[in-house]
Amino acid sequence: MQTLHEIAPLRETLREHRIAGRRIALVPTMGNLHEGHLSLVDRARALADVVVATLFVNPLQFGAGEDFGQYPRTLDDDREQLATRGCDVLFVPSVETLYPGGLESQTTIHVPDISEGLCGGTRVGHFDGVATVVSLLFHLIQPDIACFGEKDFQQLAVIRKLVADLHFPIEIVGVPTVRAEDGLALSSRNGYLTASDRALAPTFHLMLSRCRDALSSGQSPGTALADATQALQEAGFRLDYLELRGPLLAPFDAAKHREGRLLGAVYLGSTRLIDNLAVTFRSPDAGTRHG
Ligand SMILES: Nc1ncnc2c1ncn2[C@@H]1O[C@H](COP(=O)(O)OP(=O)(O)OP(=O)(O)O)[C@@H](O)[C@H]1O
Ligand SMILES: CC(C)(CO)[C@@H](O)C(=O)[O-]
Ligand code: BAL
Repeated sequence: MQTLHEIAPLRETLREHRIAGRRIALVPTMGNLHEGHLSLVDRARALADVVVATLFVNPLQFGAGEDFGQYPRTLDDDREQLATRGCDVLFVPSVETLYPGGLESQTTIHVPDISEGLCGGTRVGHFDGVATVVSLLFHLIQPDIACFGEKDFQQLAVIRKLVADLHFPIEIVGVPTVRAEDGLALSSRNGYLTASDRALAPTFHLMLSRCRDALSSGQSPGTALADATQALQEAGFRLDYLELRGPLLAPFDAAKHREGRLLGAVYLGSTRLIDNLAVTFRSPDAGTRHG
């Protein structure tokens, strides 16, 4: 695996792969890798000839008072895991390399509507930072495909719209959430949890699963979400949001939608956890015999 820190050698390497007609897959990350990230690398490996991973803790997507300084940086360990999983090129730029003019005057990308609400409601400006760095990486690397996790479901939706609106010729692949055995979605930020909060954390997924089951078996969204909110608060979580959305994160419409997405964010101490589940609704005439 080649590890590159600068743009010129990255461009040169990718040019050679492109001339040789190889299909390039990109896996952008902020590092501190776990099986969730590695499942993206596996998917990229299966879909392309060359896998490029990036490791960059992007200051533009962290708000004031968020954990940019504290975010775990574990390059040696990450390199080893990526090489073992068959990554070909690892790009690890510095902040100065990606944003040479400084953060204040950086040209940014805003993806309207889909960036609002949910995580974008709490982390104001977060998705502008994500859309900006992902656009930069798309321009630099020009991959044929790029893999993103469904754990960050709104991020995936923002990137799909970004790619459609800006006509990037890139196929976006969403990869299902990888979980610990107890159900907790793997996340670098799980490492911030105290032992007692880590023991409580899977209850978040459990409550979301119960709410999903209640919704699919016909309970009204109002009641199911209110019950889950109460259960989460009683268990000791501070709720950021819990919402049911329709396809492509549109406002849920019970008359129209047979599929939805249940999305939540909670705090345990100062650690913020996110998760989401697909919801399938029984059709109104399910159980009715026809013909
Ligand atoms: N459990 C997971 N399953 C599948 N994909 C994941 C999982 N966790 C992260 N990813 C994906 O990996 C990519 C890089 O994510 P990132 O580096 O932010 O990891 P993270 O563990 O989610 O960190 P954070 O705690 O900052 O959210 C994103 O596309 C993200 O959706
Ligand atoms: C997509 C991403 C690498 C952009 O910094 C980041 O938001 C992440 O790790 O999900
Ligand atoms: N996992 C998405 C990146 C972030 O939380 O900043």
